[in-house]
Amino acid sequence: MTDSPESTGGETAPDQTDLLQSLTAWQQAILQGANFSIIATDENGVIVSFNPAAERMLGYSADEMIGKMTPGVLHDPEELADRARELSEELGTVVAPGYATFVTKANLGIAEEREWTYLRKDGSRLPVLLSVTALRRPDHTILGYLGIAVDITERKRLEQAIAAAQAREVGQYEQRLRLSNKVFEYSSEAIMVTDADSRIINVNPAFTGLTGYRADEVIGKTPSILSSGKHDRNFYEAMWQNLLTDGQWAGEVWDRRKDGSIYPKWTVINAVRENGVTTHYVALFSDISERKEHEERINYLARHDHLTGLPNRLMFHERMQHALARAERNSNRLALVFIDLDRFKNINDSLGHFFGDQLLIQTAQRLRSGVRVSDTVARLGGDEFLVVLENVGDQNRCAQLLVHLHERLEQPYRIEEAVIHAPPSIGVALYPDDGADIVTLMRHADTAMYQVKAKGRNGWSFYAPRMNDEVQERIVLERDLRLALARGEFVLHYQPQWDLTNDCLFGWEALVRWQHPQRGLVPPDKFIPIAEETGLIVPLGDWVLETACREIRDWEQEGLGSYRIAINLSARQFTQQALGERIEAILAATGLAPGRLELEITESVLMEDADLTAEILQRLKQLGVTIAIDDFGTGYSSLAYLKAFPVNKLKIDRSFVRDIVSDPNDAAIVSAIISMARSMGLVTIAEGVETEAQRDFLMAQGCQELQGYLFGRPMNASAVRSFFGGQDGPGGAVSGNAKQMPLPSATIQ
Ligand SMILES: Nc1nc2c(ncn2[C@@H]2O[C@H](COP(=O)(O)O[C@H]3[C@@H](O)[C@H](n4cnc5c(=O)[nH]c(N)nc54)O[C@@H]3COP(=O)(O)O)[C@@H](O)[C@H]2O)c(=O)[nH]1
Repeated sequence: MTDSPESTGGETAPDQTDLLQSLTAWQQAILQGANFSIIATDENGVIVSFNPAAERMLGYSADEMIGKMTPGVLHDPEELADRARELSEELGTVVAPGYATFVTKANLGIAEEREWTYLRKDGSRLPVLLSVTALRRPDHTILGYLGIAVDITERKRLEQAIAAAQAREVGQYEQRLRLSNKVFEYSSEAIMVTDADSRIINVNPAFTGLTGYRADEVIGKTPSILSSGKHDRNFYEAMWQNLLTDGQWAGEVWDRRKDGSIYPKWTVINAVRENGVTTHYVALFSDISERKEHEERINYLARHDHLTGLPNRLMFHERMQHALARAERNSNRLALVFIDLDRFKNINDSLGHFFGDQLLIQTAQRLRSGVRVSDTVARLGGDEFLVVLENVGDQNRCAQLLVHLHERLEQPYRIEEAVIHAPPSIGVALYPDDGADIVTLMRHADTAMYQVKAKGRNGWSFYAPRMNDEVQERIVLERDLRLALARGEFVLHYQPQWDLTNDCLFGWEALVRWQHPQRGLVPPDKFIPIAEETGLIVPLGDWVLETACREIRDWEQEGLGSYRIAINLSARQFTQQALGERIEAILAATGLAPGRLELEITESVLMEDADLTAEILQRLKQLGVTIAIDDFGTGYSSLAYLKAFPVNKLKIDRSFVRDIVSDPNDAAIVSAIISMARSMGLVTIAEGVETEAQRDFLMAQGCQELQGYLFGRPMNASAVRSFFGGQDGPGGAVSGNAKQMPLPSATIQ
């Protein structure tokens, strides 16, 4: 620092005195007010001035510092030594660590501002930016030095923070890089990197695992080395179009491995762009063969019936839609064929699901091999099949196809050792004749199929519009029938049975009727077939058995006489394994002696499931229940069957009785039945006897029992009671003894 004017002494002109005073005042102001440290030394480095900012920054007072050598007090000797070495190298001359280190450059007139570390009084370090200026006399000799230092603590802190952040970022970047390399190396997905010209520049080990190509075999080549040839030019053009516009493409690609095998892969390609320019492409891909197999399997299962392998409802709809579109386009006719197997439920219930399944499988095979490959055969579920016959020509040609299809399905099935009959009911609707859409055609084919069933099953029929009403009627009846039992709408009527040998009333046949709330009394012919088809016959049959046994028992207890009750059992009831037990339980519950119960079954029951039927009949025989074969003569009339089963009675069908006196054929049939039964030790009963002539003929042939309007029409239980009681009450007209019942002249009307 320069000395003050007072200390310099000497004479000064008045105007110069003012100037000097003014300068001194400025200097003082600067020294006092500066926010940076100003330390002035003499030419030897002894501090001569130490401004307030220096005091604040360094913790020393001016009094403490003035007179001291600066480096010794304020500087770190190590820093001085380092700087001296640097300066020596820079200037090519030895600079001693000490005061010279600060002033050498100033002495040379080089202005320099550099960082130093001041040592504070409390020992802490203060980074500063220090510039040292030499103060010279007019003759240029050195008067002293002025050191101006700015506190750069904050700047250093910021610099350090920035450096630390940069270091952190670099660290993170390096870490990411290491991680990326690891991902590349260990990824299970194959990765292929190409340059902007699609030359492969790197691939990972998973790539080698998947394609069979080592890195050195593909680097420098284009990805076309992998191509399978399965995709056309358009495919790759679309891929590139996407890559160029969106910078990305994802999709399924079929490629070829080094060993030549072809496989599907899922591929994602990303363009790597820097400043909008594509520098690389990165493709990731994985083998999706397994996934595709799963997808195909799921797709197959969703569209096929698992038992028969035929298309299911979903696939049928798809195929039908296409078939209809083709038929429309080509203006030709299409047949939708609806097939239902008669007796499938019976077979399934009685023989078990294995047989049911085998039956469906064989039906599917017959259908498949009975139509053209281009036709569709589908299974809707249960025993319902659909066939779509395309381009069937006219109705006659179509009819031929259906006859052929029906014949195939009508043949008995051989399952294990069993021979099973499950003929089909087939309904057909034609496009465009019967409808133009799937729903209408399905409905009409279904209607036609129902019509076949209503007409006795096992056949086929085209749809005719009027069928709809009949089918609708049947649907309504079926709905009502399901509710009838719970609503107590069934009643039993009883028809007398006459013993010719003893000339007396010996029993009654129970005949069910349905007291419909709107339709009135519905005869069994109208609802028994529906009840059989729907399975309702089982609970209904139980109800008939229980009611008839109880009523006949009640009559006995009321003193009206002890009669046998004949009850009809349908074939469907015989498919129940526990039928014997149930009848036994009903007899026990109602208290009716088993010998008073007669069950009427048709021949078809014996034919259907011989083993099960024999087992049930044997059990019933042991109980003491008797068995009559109903409608005899209308079916197989097989002697072999009659011998094999514990049958007691043959009931001659009324169709033979009707013209027995006028038609020699009927007369011959009836006498043959009677004599055959006699030779086998079986009783015969003739039904539908309406005239005395019929009665006399039958009596003359040796028929033992009769039933028919001649002896009485079916009547309800209260009519039976009034019949017994007559005007005189119970025991009056018949008085519990059938022998006393009046002969035909007293026929019950
Ligand atoms: N599974 C069951 N089937 C039953 C039951 N109840 C009746 N049915 C069967 O329904 C068919 C029709 O029976 P239905 O209308 O009652 O007719 C019976 C008689 O009314 C009729 N019959 C009797 N005598 C005469 C006559 O002189 N002339 C004439 N035209 N008809 C007459 O015959 C029917 C008796 O038939 P069947 O059983 O063969 O002896 C019928 O097949 C019944 O079996 C039932 O509860 N369960």
